[in-house]
Amino acid sequence: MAWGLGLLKALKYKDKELFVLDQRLLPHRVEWLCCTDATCVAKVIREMAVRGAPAIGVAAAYGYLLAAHTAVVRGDDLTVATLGPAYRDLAEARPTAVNLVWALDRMVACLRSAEALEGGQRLRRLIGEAQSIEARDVEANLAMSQLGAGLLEPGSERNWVLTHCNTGALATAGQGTALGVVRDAWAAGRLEGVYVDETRPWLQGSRLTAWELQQEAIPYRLICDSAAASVLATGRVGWVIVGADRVAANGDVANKIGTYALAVLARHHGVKFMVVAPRSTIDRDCADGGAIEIEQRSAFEVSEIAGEPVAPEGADVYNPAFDVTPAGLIDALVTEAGVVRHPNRAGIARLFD
Ligand SMILES: CSC[C@@H](O)[C@@H](O)C(=O)COP(=O)(O)O
Repeated sequence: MAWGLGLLKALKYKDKELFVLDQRLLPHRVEWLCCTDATCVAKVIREMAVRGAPAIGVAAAYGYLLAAHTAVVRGDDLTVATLGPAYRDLAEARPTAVNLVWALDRMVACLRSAEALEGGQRLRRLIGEAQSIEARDVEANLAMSQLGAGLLEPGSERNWVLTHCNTGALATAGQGTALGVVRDAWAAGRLEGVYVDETRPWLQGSRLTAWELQQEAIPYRLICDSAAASVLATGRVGWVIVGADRVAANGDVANKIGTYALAVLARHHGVKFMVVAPRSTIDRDCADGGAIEIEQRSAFEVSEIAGEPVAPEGADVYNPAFDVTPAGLIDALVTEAGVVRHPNRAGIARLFD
């Protein structure tokens, strides 16, 4: 299914400018930021004006391209070494989503392979590569959406799904990963509605996913995260469907904090658990979930809501942005290259054959 209204995009690149829809302000304010250099792109990734693993990968690729434009304006030679500081700045913006470094490494490989060409041609190669990273994500979203929707049984009494965080158009270059599956399942009549976790503390579920579903006229019910157990106990939910920020070589999955709890709950209630992620989210160099760096974010995300304190001043806060779901709790990993049932090392390796 094509992205319905054709309106929502997290990023737009045009003529040496990257426009970023500021997701910190949604859903009540729709404002675009404009970046003309890599420092700005690193900042908007770090501060989560743009977020979601595939979207920050695409943003980083365009950030690298902006660094190349800056180098050309300065009269610097366009080489991997010249762009090294921009690479590092972008790569360090957020540590958990591997798509960021994956996209940057593709840009570096592209530049390296063009070293024998003159400067203008190198730049054109980089433009093409950033555009191809974006286009590849759009295609991957469409393929995953179809494959994932196909796993939902038509006519099942358990025809609701539950999702966490935001995995839609705002988190990707296309129609989304887990939310893309939701869209295609809804279009195919395999779904009655979606329970949306609010996703504390940043509220990606209530602010972004509910907003996207509303625009697509897909029925949803917003729940606070702690309601998930009782929702799953009703027997209405067939699948929990989530995205991923990094999938280890053994199938362990890092995703938004609270995902692991949902996987445990799903297993307890006989609900199936689906992870939807493009191959750019799979880190084959990462042996298992224990090796994934988990981003720790500001205490204020927990101790305040919309700038208002909701905890005693000076409260000691632990705020990991992600957790790791062991592969053994996952029923299906959906990628653009196919579905891996009960993901394990061999199944994941086959996706790259
Ligand atoms: C297609 S998005 C998959 C994940 O990136 C998503 O579930 C998630 O955890 C996003 O976290 P965020 O901190 O909002 O960048």
